[in-house]
Amino acid sequence: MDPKTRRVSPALEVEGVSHSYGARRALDDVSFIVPQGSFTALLGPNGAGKSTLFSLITRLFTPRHGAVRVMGHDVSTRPSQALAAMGVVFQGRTLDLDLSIRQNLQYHAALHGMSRSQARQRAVEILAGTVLADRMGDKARTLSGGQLRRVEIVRAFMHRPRLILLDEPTVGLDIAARAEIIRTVRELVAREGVSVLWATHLIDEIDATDRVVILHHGQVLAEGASRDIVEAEDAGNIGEAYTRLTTMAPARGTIA
Ligand SMILES: Nc1ncnc2c1ncn2[C@@H]1O[C@H](COP(=O)(O)OP(=O)(O)OP(=O)(O)O)[C@@H](O)[C@H]1O
Repeated sequence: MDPKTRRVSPALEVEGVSHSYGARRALDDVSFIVPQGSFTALLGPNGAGKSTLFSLITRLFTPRHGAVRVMGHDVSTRPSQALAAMGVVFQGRTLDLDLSIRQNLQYHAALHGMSRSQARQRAVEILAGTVLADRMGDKARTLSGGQLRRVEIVRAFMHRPRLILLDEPTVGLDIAARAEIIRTVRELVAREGVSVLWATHLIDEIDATDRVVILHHGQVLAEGASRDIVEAEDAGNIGEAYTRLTTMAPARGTIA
């Protein structure tokens, strides 16, 4: 094939994915893409299926129906390549509180085959100019909730992934810490040119320039540029568009 006409793989491609817990259908034929270089918000209320989707993308669960591809690598048939290309920030805290920030970052880097000096260099590069740069030797348990989250985000970037997944990264943080997290991620994304899937139920975390996938009761109701969804729904903003799209569905969750 002529390389010029070869299709550029999306950073993430979810195709016809369904998942059930016993009789409970959590995801129903879900398809969407995260184009390379995009910041895509996965917007849905509690119980929409966001965490289930993350478990399938990261291979905690095996997709039985449908396919998930990361940078063109199928997570079922080419898991090493797919996993190497992604960085993940899960909803729950995953740092070892008894290790220093540096040790937490080095441990993760080692799992991805990076040497200690590579890890040290990379950590300095990512943390340059931030308050955390001076706290590399501090135990994780001495950090605030917002700072712990920022270390987890930095850790997800350590091995230079092309796709970053964040599952409701601002849950439990105050307004100032939330703003700081969003700023940190957007800055890193702009600097490193990575693609992002940001799961949230908070409308105010979405910019007009973001792409949005609206997930409701395990189904994708809309996908596209935020402003295109707003326009298609003849709405004033993405919150209004969300309400219009979900009005017909029985309410099982809430959106802020
Ligand atoms: N381990 C499980 N066993 C049974 N049902 C589950 C399990 N995990 C999730 N579910 C159900 O699957 C559906 C989707 O849940 P999921 O956690 O993926 O949604 P979510 O959008 O991430 O919500 P939240 O923001 O609350 O985490 C919900 O109805 C939930 O009750």
